Amino acid sequence: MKLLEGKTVLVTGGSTGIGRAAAIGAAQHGADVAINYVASDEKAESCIAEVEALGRRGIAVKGDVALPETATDFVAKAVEAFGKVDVMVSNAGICPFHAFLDMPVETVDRTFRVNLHGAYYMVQAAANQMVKQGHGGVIVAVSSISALVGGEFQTHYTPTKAGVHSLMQSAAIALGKHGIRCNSVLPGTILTEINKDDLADEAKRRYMEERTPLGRLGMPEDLAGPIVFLASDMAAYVTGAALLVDGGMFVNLQ
Ligand SMILES: NC(=O)C1=CN([C@@H]2O[C@H](COP(=O)(O)OP(=O)(O)OC[C@H]3O[C@@H](n4cnc5c(N)ncnc54)[C@H](O)[C@@H]3O)[C@@H](O)[C@H]2O)C=CC1
Ligand SMILES: C[C@H](O)[C@@H]1OC(=O)[C@H](O)[C@@H]1O
Repeated sequence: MKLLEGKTVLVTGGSTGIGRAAAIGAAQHGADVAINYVASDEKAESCIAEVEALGRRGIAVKGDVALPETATDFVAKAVEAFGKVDVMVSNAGICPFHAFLDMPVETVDRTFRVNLHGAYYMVQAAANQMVKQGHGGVIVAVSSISALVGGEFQTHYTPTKAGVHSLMQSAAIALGKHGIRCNSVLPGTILTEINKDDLADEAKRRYMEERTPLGRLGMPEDLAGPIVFLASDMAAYVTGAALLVDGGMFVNLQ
């Protein structure tokens, strides 16, 4: 069964990792897909080629989500290409691991600007388009298990993920009257570029695996199903919710 037939799905940070898996997952479920990306043109093009190989339309729009104009430009280009926006997956993020006491102010500012300001601008731009269209819509934000727990080298990062989770709660209230649902997914530890260096530490990686009741770390594709589900009518009465996708890591205290 295709859950997103005829829908237009936008994904930020869509050329790699979880965003890419979400973009491909949406296309597998019948959606046309627009991805935002900031780095490699080649990776963005290969993602769109995968979308097109599934028989769907795709576009890639370059831009830094930390800038408000990137959000309005992304939404405008998606509307130009596909006529509407049904789903926004706000996913782009960074996590430059660093100790707390000597955290550079630039690292704090950049992490907040990309992860939290970027999500805010994207959600707001998509919501304005959805309200204009008048037939509702869905926003799924990629928060994190880090919205609920801390990290010694993530003191600048975990507050942004708690912020994204909170943004979805408030947006769910602000946008419910327009038929727009807002939810977050909270991934655990997923093997992507963002944590490649951190998990190169064998002992840390083994610890994270052993903390996970399902016995393995996550893959980007593990997020595709939960994101597609929340974006679909299967979740028609779900808003303001947060879905942990962590192999059970969070509940495994002792
Ligand atoms: N990998 C993990 O264990 C977890 C990841 N997350 C979140 O998942 C999201 C996706 O990350 P991953 O797929 O893991 O890593 P990733 O590094 O593959 O993906 C992040 C994407 O965001 C893009 N991006 C970074 N800065 C950007 C900017 N200024 N403008 C536009 N795009 C930008 C990157 O180019 C990249 O494509 C992030 O928000 C991250 O915080 C949440 C929980 C766990
Ligand atoms: C990047 C980290 O490995 C990852 O990011 C998160 O949000 C998770 O909590 C992990 O720490």
